Amino acid sequence: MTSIGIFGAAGRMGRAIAQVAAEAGIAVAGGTDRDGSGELAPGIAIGSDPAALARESDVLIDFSVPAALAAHLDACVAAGKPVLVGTTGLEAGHHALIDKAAKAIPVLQTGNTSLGVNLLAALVEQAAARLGDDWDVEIVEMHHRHKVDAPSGTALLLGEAAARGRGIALADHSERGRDGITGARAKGAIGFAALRGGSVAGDHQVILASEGERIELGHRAENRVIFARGAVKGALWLGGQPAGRYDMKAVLGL
Ligand SMILES: NC(=O)C1=CN([C@@H]2O[C@H](COP(=O)(O)OP(=O)(O)OC[C@H]3O[C@@H](n4cnc5c(N)ncnc54)[C@H](OP(=O)(O)O)[C@@H]3O)[C@@H](O)[C@H]2O)C=CC1
Ligand SMILES: O=C(O)C1=N[C@H](C(=O)O)C[C@H](O)C1
Repeated sequence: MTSIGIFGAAGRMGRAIAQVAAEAGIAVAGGTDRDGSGELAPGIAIGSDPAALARESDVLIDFSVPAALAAHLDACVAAGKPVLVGTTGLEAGHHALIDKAAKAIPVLQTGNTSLGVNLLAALVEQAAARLGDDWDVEIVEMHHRHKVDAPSGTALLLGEAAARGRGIALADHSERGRDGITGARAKGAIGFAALRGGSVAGDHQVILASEGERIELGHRAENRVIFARGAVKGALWLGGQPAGRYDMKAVLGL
C-alpha cells in the first residue's frame, strides 16, 4: 500500500491531510515540521529530517513554507520519490527549483488542489479567450486572518488561466497592491485584490468587466477537507507517473 509523508505536518493543512488519509485507509508514513515535535496521529511522530521522511515514504506532500521548499525537493530527489507541492507564496526562484527537480522525479505543483477551483480556472481561460481585452479581468480573494502570502496561490493560478486565454504572459500584465494615486487601469491588465479576516477557508472571484456589463465567476471553499482530498488524490496519482512537472488538470480529468 502507498504511504504518504507530509512536510508541514503540524499545520492546518498537514493535519487535515492526515485525517483525510486515515479516513480513506491510506497509510501515513510520518511528517516533518520546523521543530519536529509531537505526534501527527497516535504512534506517528513528527520529525524534522526531510531526507529521512522521504526515504520512509512512497510519495510526499508539501504544505509548509516557501523557505523549506529547496530542502524538501532535495530530499525527494535524493530518495527518488514523487512530491506534490501545495505550498503557496512561491517566487520565480522556487519555480526554477521545481523545474530542476522535475527532471529527476515527478513533481505536481498547484496553488489549489480542489476540483472546483481547477474547473473554475478552465472556465476563466475560456471566458478570457472569447471576450478579448476590452473586458477587464480583476481577481478578488479572501482568506483567514493567519494567511501570510498575497495574492493567494489560487488567485495567481486563476490569473495564469486568464492570461493563457488571452495569449499573454501574466508577469507582464498583472496589477497588484493598488494604493494611492495609481493612475488609470492599464488596458489588458489582470488585477488582484486580497482581503484577510476571520476563519475564511478560501473565497475567489474573477470579475470580467466591460462597458455596461460584468461577468462574475467564483468559488467558495467551505473547509480545508476539499484541499486535503485533492492533495491525497493528486499524490496517489503522482506515484504512477514518470519524472516531469504536473498540475491538477490531469489528476482531475479536466
Ligand atoms: N494548494 C492548496 O490547495 C492549498 C495550499 N495551502 C498552502 O499551504 C501552506 C500551508 O498552509 P497551512 O497549513 O494553512 O499553514 P500552517 O502555518 O498552519 O502550516 C504550515 C506548517 O509548516 C511548518 N513549517 C515551517 N517551516 C517548516 C520546515 N522548515 N519544514 C517543515 N515544516 C515547516 C509550520 O511549522 P511552524 O508552525 O512551527 O512554523 C507549520 O506547521 C500555505 O502556503 C498555504 O497557502 C493551503 C491550503 C490549500
Ligand atoms: O492559505 C490558505 O488557507 C489557502 N491557500 C491556498 C492559496 O493560497 O490559494 C489555497 C486556499 O485558498 C487556502
